[in-house]
Amino acid sequence: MMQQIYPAPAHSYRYELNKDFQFAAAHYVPHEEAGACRRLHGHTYFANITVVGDELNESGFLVNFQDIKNLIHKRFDHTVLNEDSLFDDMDPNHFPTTEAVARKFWEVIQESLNKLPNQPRCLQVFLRETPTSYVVFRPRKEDFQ
Ligand SMILES: Nc1nc2c(c(=O)[nH]1)N=C([C@H](O)[C@H](O)COP(=O)(O)OP(=O)(O)OP(=O)(O)O)CN2
Ligand SMILES: [Zn+2]
Repeated sequence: MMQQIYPAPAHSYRYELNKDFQFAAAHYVPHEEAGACRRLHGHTYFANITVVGDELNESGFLVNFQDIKNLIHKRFDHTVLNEDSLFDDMDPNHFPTTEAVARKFWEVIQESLNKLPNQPRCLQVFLRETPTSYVVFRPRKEDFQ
């Protein structure tokens, strides 16, 4: 797995957890500006997820590292992203661009974290699509419920 230094979100929570994982997926970007990316092609995506909080759960975890990975990896590994119900080929805000994929991942993760009594928060999704291209998604305050 690629090791690298990530941008760090500013916060004052006691704990910050980071989970790295990778998955393989195919996609296409259904717009003429996407050039060759209009055609179906694949990537090994590399993700780094940052979760923060002040309280640990009964296991002594902020959240289980594996739970963070599973939320994304089980759903998207070896899939065509465009076929997932999260995406919509008719709406640019929901095309599986790196930007939108990173935002959708945040939504999936935070929705799950909202169910936990210790209320962890996902502050950053770093998503690398190619060796030379990545996106960092950071939610605004109003994105949290
Ligand atoms: N802002 C965005 N631009 C592009 C996206 C995107 O998601 N957001 N996606 C693509 C393509 O899907 C492509 O897979 C990645 O593009 P690119 O960085 O051009 O890939 P290369 O490996 O060919 O980059 P080089 O640096 O030229 O090797 C396009 N743009
Ligand atoms: Zn691509």
